[in-house]
Amino acid sequence: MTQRLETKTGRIVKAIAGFYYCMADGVLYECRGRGAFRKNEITPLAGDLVEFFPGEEQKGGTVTAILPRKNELVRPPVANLDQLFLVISICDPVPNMQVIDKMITVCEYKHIEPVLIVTKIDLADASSFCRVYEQAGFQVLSLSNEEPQHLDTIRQMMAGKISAFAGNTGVGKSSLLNNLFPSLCVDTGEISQKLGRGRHTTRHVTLYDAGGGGFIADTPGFGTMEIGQYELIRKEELAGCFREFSPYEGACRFVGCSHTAEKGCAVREAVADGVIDKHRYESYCAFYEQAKQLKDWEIKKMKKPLRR
Ligand SMILES: Nc1nc2c(ncn2[C@@H]2O[C@H](COP(=O)(O)OP(=O)(O)OP(=O)(O)O)[C@@H](O)[C@H]2O)c(=O)[nH]1
Ligand SMILES: [Zn+2]
Repeated sequence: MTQRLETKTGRIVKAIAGFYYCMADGVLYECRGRGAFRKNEITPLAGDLVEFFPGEEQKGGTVTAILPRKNELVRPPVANLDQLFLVISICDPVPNMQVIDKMITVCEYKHIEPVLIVTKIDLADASSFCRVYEQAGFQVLSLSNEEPQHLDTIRQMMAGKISAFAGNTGVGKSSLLNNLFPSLCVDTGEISQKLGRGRHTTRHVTLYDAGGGGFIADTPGFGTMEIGQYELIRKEELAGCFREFSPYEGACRFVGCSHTAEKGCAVREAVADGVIDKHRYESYCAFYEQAKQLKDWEIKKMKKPLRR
C-alpha cells in the first residue's frame, strides 16, 4: 500500500520561475503552485507560510494554501517581514533623514518594525543623530564595523523573525552582514549582484537561515532604500506612521487636523516645544505634500487588498 502523503505547513524561502521552495522541519521541498492560484491571480511569495503536499523525495510538491499574511511588499516581493534593519552611516556618506524617514514610514504602514543601525561611529560622533530616533521611539544601535559591538544583540533580535537589512551603498551593510554571518554572506543577493550574476533576472527574495528560527530576507532590492518609492500612503494615514505623534491623537483643535498649518494643532505645539524633532516633522510635512498630489486611481492601482 502506498503511503498517504500528509499536508505539511512550511515557509516559502524562495520563489522563482513558478517554483516555490518550502522549508518544513529543516527540510526543503520543491513545489509548484495550485492551478487555482494562477486563475485567481494569487502569487505565493517568499516569506509566506503555506500548506503543501510534499510530493515524492522533496520534489514535485504542490502549495495548496497560503496562510494569512501579516504584510506584503511588492518590490521586493516578500511576505511577512517582521523587522527591517536600516543601516545608516554617520558619515561617508552622511545620513539623509528624509530617505530614512520614508523607509520608516513605509515600515510603520506595513507593520514592519524598523530598527536603526548606525555605523562608522569610529569616524564621527553619532549621539545626537541617534537621540532623535530614540526619542521618537525607535531602537537604535550604533557601532563600528572595525570593532563591531552589539552583534549578539542583533542576532538575538533576529531569532524567530523574518528580518531584512536596507542601506544605501557605502554605509557598511556588507561589512555588517559579514560580521554577523561570516558563512552566510558569500551567497547573498547583494554579493551575487556585485559579481554581476542575476542582474538580468527578475529580482527575487531568498530567505536565509539566521539561526534561532529566524530568517534573513535577502535581495538586491533591499540594497538601497528604495522600497519607499513603491508604497503609496494616503495623507490621512500618514500621521499614524509617525509614532511620536500618537500621544497627540485627538488633541488638536480641529477634527481631521492635518498637523501642517492648523491653529491649535497639538503636534505643532509639541514641535515648537522640542518634544517632537523638527526634522522628523519636516519629513512628515514633505510626505504630506506628496500624498496630497496622489490621485485616487493611483492609490487604487497600487493597493490591492490584502488577502486574509
Ligand atoms: N571606519 C569605518 N569604515 C567602515 C565601517 N563600515 C564600513 N566601512 C567601510 O566603508 C566602506 C563601505 O563598506 P561596505 O560594507 O562595502 O558598504 P555597503 O553598505 O555594503 O556598500 P556597497 O558595498 O557599496 O553596497 C568600506 O571601505 C568599509 O571598509 C565602519 O563602521 N567604520
Ligand atoms: Zn494637528
